[in-house]
Amino acid sequence: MVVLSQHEHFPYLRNCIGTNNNLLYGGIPLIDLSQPDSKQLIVKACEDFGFFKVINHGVPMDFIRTLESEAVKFFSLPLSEKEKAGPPNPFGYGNKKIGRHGDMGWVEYLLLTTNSEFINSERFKSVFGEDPQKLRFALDDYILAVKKMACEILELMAEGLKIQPRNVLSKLLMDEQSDSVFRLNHYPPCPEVEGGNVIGFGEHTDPQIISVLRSNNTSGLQISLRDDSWISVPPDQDSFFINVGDSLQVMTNSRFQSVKHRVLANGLQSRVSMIYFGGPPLCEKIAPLPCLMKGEESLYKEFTWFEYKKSAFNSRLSDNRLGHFEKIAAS
Ligand SMILES: C=C1C[C@]23C[C@@]1(O)CC[C@H]2[C@@]12CC[C@H](O)[C@@](C)(C(=O)O1)[C@H]2[C@@H]3C(=O)O
Ligand SMILES: O=C(O)CCC(=O)C(=O)O
Ligand SMILES: [Fe+2]
Repeated sequence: MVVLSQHEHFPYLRNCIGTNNNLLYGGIPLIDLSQPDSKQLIVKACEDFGFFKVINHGVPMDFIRTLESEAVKFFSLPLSEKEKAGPPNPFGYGNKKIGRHGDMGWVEYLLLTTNSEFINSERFKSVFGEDPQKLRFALDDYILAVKKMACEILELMAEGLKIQPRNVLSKLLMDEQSDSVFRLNHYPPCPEVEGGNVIGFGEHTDPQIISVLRSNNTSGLQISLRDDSWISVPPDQDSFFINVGDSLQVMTNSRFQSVKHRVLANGLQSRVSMIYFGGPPLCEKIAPLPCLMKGEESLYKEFTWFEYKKSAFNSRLSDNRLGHFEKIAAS
């Protein structure tokens, strides 16, 4: 278990970038998807933070509440029941171990593919015994609605970047072969928080194109700013938080940068989060979009999402996964 030093306890008390109250919510860019200026603001937030909060997102509250209550029911089952859906290889139920290379966190989780192959599998059904359909339907409704919102954001992003066609990014998530992932995380209250911060989910960037995160009202999520300081993201159970993933960093030739983030355990409250990771088809070439290049050279070697994913899943959580694919090796 990783314990942080005392001075990192309350980073949200530090002054952080920007003073424009229209744009920042607790130091985080806030985008109202119903406003006409949202496309420019999305681009600015991706350039400055690789992260932003979204309101007026159009995802029905009913879908959110139902999935959260099904997730809470699942995580309340005895460990022996939950373990029937594990170990995660990579999909399934996991407890404390993250990935295959020794990362540990104060977290239990369900990791699923979004193409319903796992959701329909015998292993998944066996866990939910009496009423497996309820969680299945809740997942289907939620994932479909969140994917639609992610696509809308990617289309606004394309408009803000003035690139055509407007679905140049969203079509990768819409593709039937899209390799997207869904994750439910549960961070139980951690008795050891007293002596220092305990890591719930260690620092990392998400490898995919875009991640759409929503949590209950328990704090814990932090993002790293460009100056390497950490700020706490004030939780908001009715909003979504968007992360730029490594693949979008490459597609914009580093104009956008994937955001480093982590979760600290809470001493008193449970945190439940649900994250949709929008990824491209496995065979997709991940490269800077030619329309964004304006004569620039690509900063990256050529690779497919399959190659990147393979390398990513062989790495430790905090590794710089893109370093290996940069033309000029990172120092
Ligand atoms: C340590 C690891 C867990 C992870 C695969 C990896 O080897 C490195 C990337 C990790 C990550 C972070 C974002 C998502 O939560 C995730 C599902 C992903 O696609 O990459 C996890 C992977 C995981 O938990 O298996
Ligand atoms: O649980 C959270 O709030 C974030 C978890 C996360 O970053 C991840 O699962 O990749
Ligand atoms: Fe993440």
